[in-house]
Amino acid sequence: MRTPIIAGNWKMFKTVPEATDFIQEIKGKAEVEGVESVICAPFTNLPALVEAVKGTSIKIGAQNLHFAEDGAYTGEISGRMLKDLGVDYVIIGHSERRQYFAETDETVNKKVHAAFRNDLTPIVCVGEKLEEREAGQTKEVCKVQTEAAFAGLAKDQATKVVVAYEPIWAIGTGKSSTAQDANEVIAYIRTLITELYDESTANVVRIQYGGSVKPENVTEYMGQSDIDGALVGGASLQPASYIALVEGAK
Ligand SMILES: O=C(CO)COP(=O)(O)O
Repeated sequence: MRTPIIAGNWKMFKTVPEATDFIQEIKGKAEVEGVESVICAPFTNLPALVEAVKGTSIKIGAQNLHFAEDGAYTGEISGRMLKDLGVDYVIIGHSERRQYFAETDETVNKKVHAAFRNDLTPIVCVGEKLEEREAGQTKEVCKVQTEAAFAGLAKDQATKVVVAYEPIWAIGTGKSSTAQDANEVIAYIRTLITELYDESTANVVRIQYGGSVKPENVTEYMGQSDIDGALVGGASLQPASYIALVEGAK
């Protein structure tokens, strides 16, 4: 019912030749029927990547956008600019942006609206810090972040949002959340969406897990009732590993 979605978040890695070589390697392989495959790359790679994936089922995403359409915002990139390039997805509110670039629940929400204004699909990241998990605050943190992200969205927009639950302590650490724990939080996020909208909306929203996902553990996550894919950093950087992730999501 929900199409699984594997998204590679390349973060600040790869030059243009490295990025286009990667696509040549995964073409026809990281294309599995019934699985959506998305590469979220640095801004500089996007025009070349959009060109490189033409004729394939692979989609391209950005890792951030500004919430205005244009304006005096030195160094920023707007949704209008991304749409013009042919980008389909955009990651919003990644914990690295919240931590290092002062992203707040309020700017996340503004960016989600900017994505929809420009017909881009937002991948909205939520997730708790280690100290919050240890203090038993995981669900509360996810509730605040999820409700803020969805604020003001109409039902038809809400159905298109992809949520990525990424516990911060599991990112790049090799310490992944167990599939059962991740599923419990993700099922909880789905109940929040039911409360905000209704069950039929919540049933179609795709919710990914992210945090040290690799080819060796992706199938276990995908086997859970509420996990609809993965947002993957490190293991998305090598073609063979990325192909294995997409195959593992079948
Ligand atoms: O931050 C992540 C994806 O957005 C997860 O990163 P890793 O897969 O490297 O842990």
